[in-house]
Amino acid sequence: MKVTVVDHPLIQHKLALLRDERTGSKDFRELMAEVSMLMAYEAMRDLELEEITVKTPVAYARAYTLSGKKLALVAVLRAGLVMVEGIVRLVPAAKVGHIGLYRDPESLAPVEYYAKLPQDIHERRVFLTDPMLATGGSAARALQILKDKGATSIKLMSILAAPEGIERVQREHPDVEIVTAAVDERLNEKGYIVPGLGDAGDRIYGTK
Ligand SMILES: O=P(O)(O)OC[C@H]1O[C@H](OP(=O)(O)OP(=O)(O)O)[C@H](O)[C@@H]1O
Ligand SMILES: O=c1cc[nH]c(=O)[nH]1
Ligand SMILES: [Mg+2]
Repeated sequence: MKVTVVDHPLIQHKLALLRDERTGSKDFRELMAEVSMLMAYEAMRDLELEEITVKTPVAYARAYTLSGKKLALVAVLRAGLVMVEGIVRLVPAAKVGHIGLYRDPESLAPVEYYAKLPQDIHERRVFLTDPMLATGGSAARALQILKDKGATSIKLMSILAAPEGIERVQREHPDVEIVTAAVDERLNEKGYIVPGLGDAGDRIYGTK
């Protein structure tokens, strides 16, 4: 499945601010929510519409509203939560799920500590948010959790992606489209994206 890089100038500008180590938690959170909202504009381009008629103050107008499968936004905790907070403003009727994962600092393998998903997740179009696609271990595990609950239509939204993470998700979940704002160079020896933006969760919550 394809990788869509949403490199709109507004996104690139905000991404530069996100990468900058001088950007503090408050601005970082707001920027991450804004970039996610802008990325959603592209990730949701193929949502189905139905034609309706509405009466304006002047005349009847042909108009279009969302139809088809309902939506679910699923955040990979912690950092994916801020992405959902941005996107849900665009699609307030979407249900929201949470998957708690952290990367073991030694093995870099994901450790699962929480999962709460909408019961009808199998009937919904799912947008999974994980801002950093590094080794791809967390995203691949979250995608498997969603599929084990019956989800069949999933897009992964990551603000930054490393080639290694893209390769892993494409290998393990070839049906899942990846939507990202940039594909960076590589991972360093600690599994961080280079040049990246550092530890997204720590920068959002000020935990380091
Ligand atoms: O592709 P991977 O190699 O799995 O790395 C990506 C994951 O790492 C970060 O989470 P982290 O483990 O730091 O947890 P946190 O969000 O709670 O800080 C990030 O938010 C991703 O979920
Ligand atoms: O660069 C990285 C890699 C994993 N998780 C992060 O938050 N940042
Ligand atoms: Mg972290």
